[in-house]
Amino acid sequence: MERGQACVATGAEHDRPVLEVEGLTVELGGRRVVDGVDFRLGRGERRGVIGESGSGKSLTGLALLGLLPTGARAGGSVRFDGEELLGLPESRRAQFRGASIAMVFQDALSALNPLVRVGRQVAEPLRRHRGLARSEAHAAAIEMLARVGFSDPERAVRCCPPQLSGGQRQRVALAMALACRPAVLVADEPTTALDVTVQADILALLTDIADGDDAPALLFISHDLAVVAQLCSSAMVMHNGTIVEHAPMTDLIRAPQHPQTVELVESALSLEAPPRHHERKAVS
Ligand SMILES: Nc1ncnc2c1ncn2[C@@H]1O[C@H](COP(=O)(O)OP(=O)(O)OP(=O)(O)O)[C@@H](O)[C@H]1O
Repeated sequence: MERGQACVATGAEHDRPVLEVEGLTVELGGRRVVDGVDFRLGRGERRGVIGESGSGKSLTGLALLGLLPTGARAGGSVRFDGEELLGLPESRRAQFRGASIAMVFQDALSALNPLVRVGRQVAEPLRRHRGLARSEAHAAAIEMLARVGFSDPERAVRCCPPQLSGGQRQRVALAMALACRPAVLVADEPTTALDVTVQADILALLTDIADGDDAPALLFISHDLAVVAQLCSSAMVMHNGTIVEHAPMTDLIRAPQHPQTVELVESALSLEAPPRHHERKAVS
């Protein structure tokens, strides 16, 4: 079910999708856990992917980057700028990862090497994909760390990930993901593991990045409709490995069509609503 795409895709740039996904499937342990996902993502577009736990959101994101767990098999088609990615040899696929499509995860620590200094990790994609010399990549890493909010990036480059807080590590992961200016950023629950105030900071940073010049198209995976609504102009709802609804954010919230969307909206609204009078505890 897809509504109001014209409202979401404005401007000529969006006429040429940067990412085209058709009939994407993922099979794992004899089960089809992603079952025929179709969507197109325009340049600079901000799209949410929401759905209950186990609906196939993460595996969809991982399939786009060729990062599926061992034993999983992807089928269908994923085209980046018109080039088919599924079935490419790993060496060619790796050229897209980080350079054209990047990803950040819920647990930033898992994406970072705990024993390698932050500066080297942020510089690594620039050296590999852009061929920058060590000193140039180091300078660019400092710039990226400033861009993601480190007030003292010269100090940050010398730290190893365990010396940083959870929010700082997520900023480093974002700096790494954005270092090569990818055209698509897949963010899989990037704020879920963080404290509420840090979540808000990272969301504000993502909004700032998405508002910037040359912003990557954003595929923002979350189980939290309220978070998606802050950042995205449209969202796709996943259920049992398929997209059951895709619409502009305002339509999804005002007039959800699929029972799964109705449930997500109702649960988001019930969390927002202030307690009713009779539910308030008496204070003596
Ligand atoms: N490594 C794995 N091995 C076996 N099954 C897996 C693996 N990863 C995911 N699955 C299964 O595939 C299905 C889809 O998982 P996926 O992680 O994509 O869901 P999700 O919507 O991202 O959920 P969550 O919000 O909990 O991360 C689920 O049934 C899950 O149990």
